[in-house]
Amino acid sequence: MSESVRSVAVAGASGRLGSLICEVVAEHPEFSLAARLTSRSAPEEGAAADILVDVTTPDASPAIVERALRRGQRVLVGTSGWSADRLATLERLVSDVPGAGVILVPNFSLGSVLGTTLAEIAAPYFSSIEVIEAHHAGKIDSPSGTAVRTAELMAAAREAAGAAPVTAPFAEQRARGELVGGIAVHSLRLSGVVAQQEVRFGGAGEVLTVRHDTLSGESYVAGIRAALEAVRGATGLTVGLDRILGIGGRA
Ligand SMILES: NC(=O)C1=CN([C@@H]2O[C@H](COP(=O)(O)OP(=O)(O)OC[C@H]3O[C@@H](n4cnc5c(N)ncnc54)[C@H](OP(=O)(O)O)[C@@H]3O)[C@@H](O)[C@H]2O)C=CC1
Ligand SMILES: O=C(O)C1=N[C@H](C(=O)O)C[C@H](O)C1
Repeated sequence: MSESVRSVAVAGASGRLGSLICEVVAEHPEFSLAARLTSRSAPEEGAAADILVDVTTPDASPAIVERALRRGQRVLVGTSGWSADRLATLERLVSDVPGAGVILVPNFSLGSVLGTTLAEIAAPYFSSIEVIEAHHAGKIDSPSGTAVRTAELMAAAREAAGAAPVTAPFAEQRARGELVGGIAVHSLRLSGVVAQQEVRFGGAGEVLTVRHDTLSGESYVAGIRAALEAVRGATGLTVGLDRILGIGGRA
């Protein structure tokens, strides 16, 4: 085996996304699949791999990521649930561990990442914004990680532009969604759906909709490859496929 081939352990390998990542790793000439980890794996399994990929659950992910970083592995995270608060904790951990490198990708699909970037651009210009996301019935978390990231980026874009927050709190009205960064997010879980997101912007006499549909796991493959290639030399914390691909001038 060539010296430049990096070994990869995948946590969540028995899952929908994890099994796809195992296929991508196995087919990539510069990576080898060292371990397929599940909820039954012992903590030390996969410790010898150069890279740990975490695609498990929002509850399990933080401890898996911390353990891998502390033992010197590069880490690629695709698991949802990494809100701004959790990212702040991860950032502190990364700065505590010399040479640590972690890339967190809320969505590996190019179209989804472009949709989020377009929503971020539009956010300061409309007085009302709501997010509607739909996923397959097997998804255990809500709102989706992509919706949380999109809402947080839109809220930050509004703040940076000096635009007022979009929505007054409506804690008593549960049908109005969950507020993320002051923006209402509505989650649907439906058999037959893979993943969809719509961001609806309301302004004076007009509505703009930014919509993305994931039709199959094929949409994640190019992003997974790009993230694996980037994580080999990663240092610090990088969030988003947009940073890896330089979308919107961000790298
Ligand atoms: N970034 C992206 O583009 C995408 C992200 N996702 C996210 O990836 C995550 C996984 O999604 P999906 O593959 O659909 O989920 P699945 O339920 O299909 O798979 C979950 C995997 O995690 C493992 N697991 C569960 N609990 C633990 C634990 N405590 N320790 C270690 N492993 C554990 C399961 O193992 P076992 O079989 O033993 O239960 C299984 O392998 C979710 O957070 C989802 O939102 C999904 C698709 C795209
Ligand atoms: O669970 C899923 O399927 C997905 N999860 C991610 C999320 O929570 O945003 C990414 C994608 O939407 C698919």
